[in-house]
Amino acid sequence: MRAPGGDTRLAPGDVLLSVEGVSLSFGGVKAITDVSFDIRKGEIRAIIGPNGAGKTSMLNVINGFYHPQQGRITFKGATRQKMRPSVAAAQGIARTFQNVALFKGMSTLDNIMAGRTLKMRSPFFWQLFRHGPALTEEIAHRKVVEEIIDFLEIQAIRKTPVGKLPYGLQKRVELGRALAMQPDLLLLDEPMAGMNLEEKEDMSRFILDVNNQYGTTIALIEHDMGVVMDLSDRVVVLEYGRKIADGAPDEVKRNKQVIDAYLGVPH
Ligand SMILES: Nc1ncnc2c1ncn2[C@@H]1O[C@H](COP(=O)(O)OP(=O)(O)OP(=O)(O)O)[C@@H](O)[C@H]1O
Repeated sequence: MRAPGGDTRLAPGDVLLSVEGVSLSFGGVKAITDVSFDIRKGEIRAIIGPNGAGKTSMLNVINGFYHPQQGRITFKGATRQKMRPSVAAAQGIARTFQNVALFKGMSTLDNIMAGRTLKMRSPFFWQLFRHGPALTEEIAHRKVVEEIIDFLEIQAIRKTPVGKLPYGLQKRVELGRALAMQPDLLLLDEPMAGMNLEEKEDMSRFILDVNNQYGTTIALIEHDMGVVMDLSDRVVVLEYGRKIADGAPDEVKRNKQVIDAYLGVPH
């Protein structure tokens, strides 16, 4: 399968993104306190922790949705404290959401095509009339989208409005839309939430395939420990907004602070 236009300057294992000393508060609520970790090119990195630990806030900092009061983010060698989500997306960071965020009345195909918008270069005027350069461009984008539809095995639902699909398939379409951006870093916020066992197995397989076949670096938040341990290369653990552990799944699983955090042992 065709590589998704990744950054060729970095080799697998190089630091793709680093989070340094990030702190984020909402009024008096400290969501993240002085957290540092990195994500290496080609890996599957899990971010775990009990409810309210700051995981979603961290994804929102990484994709520019929240601006931390302290700390900085370095992505592909460029450092920033603040960045708009649209700029983060244009630089190669795509994400999915805890609750599916698709255009429910639009078909699978159109939703995934919407993920290509960022890559469209011809003037809006031409796009409107699907004419001239916009037509040539649309054909090229369509090819990428069709490849993704084949890859995710959703040919049968390509014309179906996504609001009519079962939840597991909606999550798969959302993954497809993020892949259509051909990201260097894919952020998945609880990709298995609300799924039954079979749907979880399917989604796990697709996440592994995206990582193996496209070589896409993935950071995911997930509550299902079995899934986390099976899928991820490294795991960072947050509790009350602080990092309490970081390492290989086996290491993290045996960490006393992590066990206590999950059992709710007070500090
Ligand atoms: N927009 C916001 N305004 C105010 N407080 C917020 C906001 N977003 C998050 N918080 C608070 O920040 C803390 C961390 O929340 P966050 O959603 O990042 O945790 P989480 O680890 O993703 O939790 P969960 O597993 O329940 O999704 C919580 O105390 C939460 O109430």
